[in-house]
Amino acid sequence: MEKTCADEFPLTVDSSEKQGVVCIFGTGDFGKSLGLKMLQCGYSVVFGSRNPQVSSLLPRGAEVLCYSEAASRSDVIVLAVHREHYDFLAELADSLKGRVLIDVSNNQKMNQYPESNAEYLAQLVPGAHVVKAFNTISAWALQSGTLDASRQVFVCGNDSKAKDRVMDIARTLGLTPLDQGSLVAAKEIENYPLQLFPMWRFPFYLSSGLCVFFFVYCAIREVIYPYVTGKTDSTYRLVVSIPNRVFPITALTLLALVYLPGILAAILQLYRGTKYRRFPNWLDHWMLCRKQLGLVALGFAFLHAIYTLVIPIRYYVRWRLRNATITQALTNKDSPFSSSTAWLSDSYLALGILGFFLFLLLGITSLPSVSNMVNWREFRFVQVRTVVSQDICWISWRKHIPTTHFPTLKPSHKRTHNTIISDPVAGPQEQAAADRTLSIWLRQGPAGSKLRSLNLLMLAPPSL
Ligand SMILES: Cc1cc2nc3c(=O)[nH]c(=O)nc-3n(C[C@H](O)[C@H](O)[C@H](O)COP(=O)(O)OP(=O)(O)OC[C@H]3O[C@@H](n4cnc5c(N)ncnc54)[C@H](O)[C@@H]3O)c2cc1C
Ligand SMILES: NC(=O)C1=CN([C@@H]2O[C@H](COP(=O)(O)OP(=O)(O)OC[C@H]3O[C@@H](n4cnc5c(N)ncnc54)[C@H](OP(=O)(O)O)[C@@H]3O)[C@@H](O)[C@H]2O)C=CC1
Ligand code: HEM
Ligand SMILES: [Fe+3]
Repeated sequence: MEKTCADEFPLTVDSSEKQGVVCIFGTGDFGKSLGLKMLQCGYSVVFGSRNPQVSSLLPRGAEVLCYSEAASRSDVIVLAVHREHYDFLAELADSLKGRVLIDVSNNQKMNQYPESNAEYLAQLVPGAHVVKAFNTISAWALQSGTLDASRQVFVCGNDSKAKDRVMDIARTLGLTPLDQGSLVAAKEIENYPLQLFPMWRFPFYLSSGLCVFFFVYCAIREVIYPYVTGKTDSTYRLVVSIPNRVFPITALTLLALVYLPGILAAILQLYRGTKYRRFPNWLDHWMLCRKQLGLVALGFAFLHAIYTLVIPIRYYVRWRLRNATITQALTNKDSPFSSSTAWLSDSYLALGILGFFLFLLLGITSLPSVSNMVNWREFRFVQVRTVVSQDICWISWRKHIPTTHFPTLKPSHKRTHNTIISDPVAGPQEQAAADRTLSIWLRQGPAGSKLRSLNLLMLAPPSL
């Protein structure tokens, strides 16, 4: 039978299988945790310590010796000591010749020292093969079985045999080693644990920028414009109405920006006639933060769904409904039930809900744990259909807007078809204008893209 990767790297480590001896310098938090994990995985562990007699709480089965004695017991030495205390190694330089020295250290700040800790170590002990590894794994993760933490171990070093040995140890511990090249990469590896959401920065600034832009735009149209022209105070719209417009528009814009770079990349590859050339930096970075863009977009869609839930309990909405009822009673006019309006209003909401469901589906199928279970064709099948269905939901929804009789859709700029037709003071000219507008909207058809609808929405004059 053909041998698979899974056969080579069993999921659980058989601790009865004897591995070699590993020496760990330092009996601190990390040294102890790594030692315990190694013992569990079948290694013999020898600790090197400044005070071997007073070292306490060490994992059972491990030996503690002074540094020089411990070093003589193994070819592989893990240095679980902070960089500031490395000087003692200079004295041991002779006994460390030819050994594999694993630097696990991290710093307090990014670029704290001119050279990486691992390169500094290589200068201190020139005869040893220094390998950077394990610095992204926390002592806590080692103790808790690494089940709920990252398993990736970034490994770099100038000696490939030494690097291979370290990668083997990582695999035996149930971790996933990733070869990052020569020791020059140590600086970057040491910066990983100190980074604060680097891939989230661009999506964060972009979505903040979009929100501010749409918010100001809507505030001008819905608050400042009515105030300047009719002295009406609509400032209350700043709290729910406008955010509930800004959030879904931002969500859709971000969603478009998740799929746009893939198209640009495909065009660029066709133009260049090869896929083996690096994308320009801006495109590369854009491609890499699509996951974050997608999740931020989903967050905004969530916000929109929650804001929509509160519409019926808003004072403004209840006031309008009450007023409409009283006016009808006083003027003794009833407004007959319109089946088509009910249809449109319901399908409008249903499309919103379906759109939201598809958004979630897109997010779920993009999760690596889910997408890893499907092949490329299956992934494309779901992604392409979901995006297209969402487009259709959205376009259909847009087409419904002018005829929807939703209570909140009646700020002055939203004198849409129905509200104008049912407005007793609307003259025939205004009704004809509303009919014209409606026919323009309906002619958009399925070919009208999201962007065109969005433009129409943005450019629609306040009298719409
Ligand atoms: C709500 C939401 C949540 C998301 N969450 C995540 C997440 O958790 N993790 C995550 O990684 N992403 C996530 N994303 C991002 C999203 O899954 C991907 O960015 C998206 O699937 C990329 O699709 P694409 O077709 O644009 O690009 P790609 O699949 O990168 O394709 C780009 C282009 O390159 C070509 N191409 C690429 N690969 C191949 C291939 N193997 N064979 C042939 N041609 C190829 C195709 O022409 C394609 O058009 C999320 C998105 C959303 C909306
Ligand atoms: N804790 C963690 O989660 C992680 C830690 N690391 C790295 O592992 C290394 C050790 O971290 P950690 O175990 O948390 O630190 P601790 O302070 O808990 O332990 C450091 C150990 O270094 C030894 N040491 C040697 N010389 C000195 C000295 N002059 N002064 C003080 N201690 C000395 C001591 O052992 P002894 O008394 O036996 O000599 C001490 O226990 C660091 O480089 C850290 O960046 C990396 C990833 C995660
Ligand atoms: C739970 C599902 C949803 C429901 C019930 C819903 C309902 C609504 C309602 C009632 C409005 C009108 C708000 C107002 O004018 O005060 C609205 C607006 C809007 N919705 Fe949704 N929606 C849902 C999901 C979505 C999703 C997933 C998107 C796409 C990201 C979306 C995009 C929009 C857009 C762009 C607006 C227009 C803002 C405007 O110009 O007024 N909706 N939605
Ligand atoms: Fe509008």
